[in-house]
Amino acid sequence: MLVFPNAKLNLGLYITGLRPDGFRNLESVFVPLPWSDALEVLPAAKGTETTLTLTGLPIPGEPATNLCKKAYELLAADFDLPPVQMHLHKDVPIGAGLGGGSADAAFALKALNTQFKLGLAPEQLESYARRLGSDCAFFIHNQPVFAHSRGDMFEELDFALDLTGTPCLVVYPGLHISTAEAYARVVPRAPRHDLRQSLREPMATWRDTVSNDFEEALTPFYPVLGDIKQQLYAAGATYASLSGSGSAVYGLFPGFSEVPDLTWPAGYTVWSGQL
Ligand SMILES: C[C@@](CO)(OP(=O)(O)O)[C@H](O)COP(=O)(O)OP(=O)(O)OC[C@H]1O[C@@H](n2ccc(N)nc2=O)[C@H](O)[C@@H]1O
Ligand SMILES: Nc1ncnc2c1ncn2[C@@H]1O[C@H](COP(=O)(O)OP(=O)(O)O)[C@@H](O)[C@H]1O
Repeated sequence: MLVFPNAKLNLGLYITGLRPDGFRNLESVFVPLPWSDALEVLPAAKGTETTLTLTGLPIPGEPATNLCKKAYELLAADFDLPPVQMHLHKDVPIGAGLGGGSADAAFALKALNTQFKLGLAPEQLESYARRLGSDCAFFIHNQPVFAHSRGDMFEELDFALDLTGTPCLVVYPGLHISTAEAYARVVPRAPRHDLRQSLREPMATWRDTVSNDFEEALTPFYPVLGDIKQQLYAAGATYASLSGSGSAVYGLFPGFSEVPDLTWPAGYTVWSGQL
């Protein structure tokens, strides 16, 4: 079975409090981004071990600690799963605020559920995904949604947020900011705006009413984040922001027939397409 784990963008992100479990409560709207890895899951010979082979971008850590392997082990603890051969081709930058690893884990759960007819409902898959990471569960349903708590509980949007077809440019400057470091730099506070109320308004208003708390906290330490954002606005973006804990910065270009062709420094990875 071959699946294509897509990434995500955060539309607004407010870190609102510290939880007893040491995690933070947050509010954000997660939106799928069609920048994808490729994951193949094939049955392996009886009596063999489950294996994971990797191509594409190098992933820190041993294959045994990869989130795809952890997803298999999670289900194998509850179901009599045969061994499988998994192959992951990595194209989404790692630790970029795009949820790449989390998506791989969630798509591994969905692929195994289908391949071996486990009969798990989406809610059950979301429960397994929550055990693999805070933004894994989003990728089970994989539709725009309001996320809260650890970023792993969802409320359907009660308004039309139709970004389908919107030209989008994602710029990753090759700067790895660990999620833990990013969270440590943000002081939780009440959101300055009601995110869902802001997103009901025209996109042209979002520049002043939809923000990412990580961006405000990290930009003084990593000025390149602000430089990229300004370049996207100068190129005509209606809205631009850091995604998640970064360091990927995205721009939305509604009304453009295609994304402007800009030049970026060596070492940057750029994705352009339509949401
Ligand atoms: C920041 C966000 C926002 O969408 O996305 P990315 O920027 O990673 O894409 C997510 O919260 C990332 O989720 P994920 O990458 O799964 O984080 P986890 O592995 O669960 O946690 C990594 C570390 O981040 C911190 N953490 C994460 C989530 C949360 N709600 N509060 C936290 O304090 C904790 O220190 C935790 O040990
Ligand atoms: N399949 C995977 N793809 C990417 N990162 C993975 C994977 N499995 C484990 N990881 C680990 O997860 C972390 C990055 O997770 P990722 O979701 O890509 O970050 P972000 O959500 O910031 O984009 C890295 O520390 C990486 O070593």
